Amino acid sequence: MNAPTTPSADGRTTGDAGERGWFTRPGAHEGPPRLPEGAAPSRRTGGPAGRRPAPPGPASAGAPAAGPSPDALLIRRTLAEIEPSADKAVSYFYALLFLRHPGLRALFPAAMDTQRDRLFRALLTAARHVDDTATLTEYLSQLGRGHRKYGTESAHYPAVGECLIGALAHYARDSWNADAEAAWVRAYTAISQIMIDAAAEDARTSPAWWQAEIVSHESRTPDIAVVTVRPDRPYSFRAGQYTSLETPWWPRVWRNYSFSCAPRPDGLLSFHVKAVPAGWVSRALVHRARPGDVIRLGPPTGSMTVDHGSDNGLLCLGGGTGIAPIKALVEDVARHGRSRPVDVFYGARHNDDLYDIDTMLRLQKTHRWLMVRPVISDGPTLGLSGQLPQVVRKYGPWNSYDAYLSGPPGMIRSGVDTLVGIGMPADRIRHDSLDELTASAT
Ligand SMILES: NC(=O)C1=CN([C@@H]2O[C@H](COP(=O)(O)OP(=O)(O)OC[C@H]3O[C@@H](n4cnc5c(N)ncnc54)[C@H](O)[C@@H]3O)[C@@H](O)[C@H]2O)C=CC1
Repeated sequence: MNAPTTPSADGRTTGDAGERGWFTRPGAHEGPPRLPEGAAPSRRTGGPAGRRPAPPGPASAGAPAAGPSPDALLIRRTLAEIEPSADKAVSYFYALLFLRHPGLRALFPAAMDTQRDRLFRALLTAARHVDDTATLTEYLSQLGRGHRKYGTESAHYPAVGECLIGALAHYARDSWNADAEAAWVRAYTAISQIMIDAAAEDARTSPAWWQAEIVSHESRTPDIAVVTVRPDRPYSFRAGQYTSLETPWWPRVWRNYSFSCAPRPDGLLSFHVKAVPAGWVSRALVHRARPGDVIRLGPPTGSMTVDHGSDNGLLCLGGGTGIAPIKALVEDVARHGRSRPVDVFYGARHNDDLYDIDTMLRLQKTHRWLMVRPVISDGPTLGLSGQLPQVVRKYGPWNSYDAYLSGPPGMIRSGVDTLVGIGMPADRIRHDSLDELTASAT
């Protein structure tokens, strides 16, 4: 921990990082988490708003309105240089980490494919927002809380930082110098401290993970199952959020799933899982899991939640299993007891893929404020046909609605473009992080 200069990957010393030791601030808490993995917050398209005080380091040093800070410029230069060889830089980073700190290997899954990408994305996201205190803090706090389930400890952060610097120095040779290194050290120090603090604060009130017994497993199609679990301790979440879960068959491999129900009085939680090719977790959950099996849940996360202080209608686009959190939002509105229009466009490729249409139509029958429209994109149908965003454009007007988009990343992207194109303010469009959705596809 106290290494005022650290050898970089190629044997050079990495300059003057200060006498305090690398990537630690005096007074830093000892607390849980592990290494960055990537859990960008659900977001409004217009950009999330943070609520915590300014973090140390470059984020507070820069004045966003005045353009990028000197540290941000140096960091961006490094990122631009390593981008073409990002895969190699990440492999190199892990090789360094496991060589220098073999004890950390046990915290990672046996196969590192997705983990590699997620770490890199998380660091890029953090570095990209180095001048944006609010976004950085919100993003990293969530990341720090989410890392408790891996058994991460604050002592692991310096090791990660040292190897990150080693990999950057090796792959950004043209832009790497003492100034760039000092900028990265400041940024990483701020990044890790926010994560450590958030994890320590979270540990005061929440477990690092929950065990949950599968109490029902319902096959809806040959590759889609609705899995219902009972957590071992009270699990508090909001409709529209998601969590990460780990199965007993793939230890340390965590995947994100949205809750398909609003909080229930009996405490049960449900997920819609589609088995995708080469999807270890999804295939295990659909084809192998049975009642009585026990999985682990991480904390709830995401902000695709209903603002109950607003009278706006809800325009919901749910594509494929993306209908899961939309169903939760409908239940949430119903429980709140206030009538506000909810228009759901439920997209699928073929009629047979509308695996939850009966539930949605039942809800429509019960609630006069709810309109459910199935939309088929690739096959014959007696109802609406086409891509979800194009169909939604034909309805409306949507000027007194907030939009909620859930489904494949491509659908979310084109949905956002369409809605912004027809004049919906970006800050009224909500969806989960596209990075997380892409990383969690298996
Ligand atoms: N919170 C969220 O956003 C959630 C997202 N998902 C994601 O939803 C996806 C569901 O997969 P499947 O059921 O196989 O969906 P799918 O590939 O069968 O597509 C579902 C619907 O989305 C439309 N769509 C797909 N790509 C599109 C594009 N580029 N532009 C416009 N429309 C497009 C299809 O036409 C269809 O109507 C997965 O990627 C999963 O990760 C699932 C649950 C929650």
